Amino acid sequence: MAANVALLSASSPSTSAAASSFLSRRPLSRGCAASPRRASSRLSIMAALGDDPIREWILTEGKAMQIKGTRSIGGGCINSAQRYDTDAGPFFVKTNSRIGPEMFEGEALGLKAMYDTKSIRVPLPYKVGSLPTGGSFIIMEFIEFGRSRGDQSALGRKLAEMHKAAKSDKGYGFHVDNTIGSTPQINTWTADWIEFYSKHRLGYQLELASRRYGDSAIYEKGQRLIKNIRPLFDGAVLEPCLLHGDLWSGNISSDTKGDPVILDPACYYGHNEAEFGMSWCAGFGGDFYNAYFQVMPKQPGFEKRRDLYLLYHYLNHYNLFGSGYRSSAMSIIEDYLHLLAA
Ligand SMILES: Nc1ncnc2c1ncn2[C@@H]1O[C@H](COP(=O)(O)OP(=O)(O)OP(=O)(O)O)[C@@H](O)[C@H]1O
Repeated sequence: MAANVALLSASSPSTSAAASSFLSRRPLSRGCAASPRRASSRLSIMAALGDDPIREWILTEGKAMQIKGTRSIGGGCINSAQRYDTDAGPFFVKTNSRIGPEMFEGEALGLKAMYDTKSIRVPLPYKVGSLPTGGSFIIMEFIEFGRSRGDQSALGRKLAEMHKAAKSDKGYGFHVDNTIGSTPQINTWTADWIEFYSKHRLGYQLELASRRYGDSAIYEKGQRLIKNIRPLFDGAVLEPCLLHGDLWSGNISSDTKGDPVILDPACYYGHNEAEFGMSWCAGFGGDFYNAYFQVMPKQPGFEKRRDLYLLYHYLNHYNLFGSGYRSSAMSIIEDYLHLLAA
């Protein structure tokens, strides 16, 4: 791991103004009354650190005097993850050697938005930047995970509290586009939820399938569904709630106190029920839903819309991982076409 860090050579990080303004900064902890000799040795240390923007941030704004060690953390598919142990506590760092900082800026904005709701625990993002080699990094609060899978009813309640706490006055969308897996996720602000979900979620994935696989059958049936989905929302109260956006078991954990923690979001403001779109690999049970609906009451037609929200993620899996997911997506589309007589 130390070798990895040494590879981060050359320039200092360039974080966009948008992301910088959202990320909280720890105050500088020292450096006020240093002697000239200490100051010059510090300057040479800082010059060397300019080659390594992660260490530079940890040793300045991160308030650490010393990095005691680093080690890799497995689990993610897209990025490499490391734990940095320092005298100021551990930091969690993800790096991507190919993609620029936009992906992590989106993640940081999402984490910060969820953090600010003071509902469910999420790691506080500290810093996003570019690596001199052309990749990027994100530094955030390190969370020590507990052993249990966590309390399902606490997860349901706190997730609902987050949905209830964070509403948007700009409509449906987010401050930036982000990614779902590695697929771009378009978050252009849109006043109408059905239009947003049709165009930027289902429509986007259908076009991708058509371009990637030449799959005109799923594209055409999917477009037919889009033109006919409005009745599925009859009686539902739609309002833009802050969603994690990619809530499956790999992004759900609990801390050492047993409190639920959610990670690695693809946040946007959307209809709260869309949060359950990954429920086919989230393991939500009765306790989860009962606790959720006590805070965010179930709306008329919930069951009718459930598969519609799964469809976005099945289509995304089809586009990411290939034909194994096509039949799940296609059968949802065909069932709806039948139900809607479309
Ligand atoms: N703040 C954190 N503190 C401690 N460990 C973390 C933190 N965030 C994530 N992890 C752990 O690090 C590993 C990788 O994180 P993550 O899933 O975010 O990586 P990723 O490559 O971006 O994910 P994916 O491939 O699933 O999109 C996971 O095992 C996760 O549990």
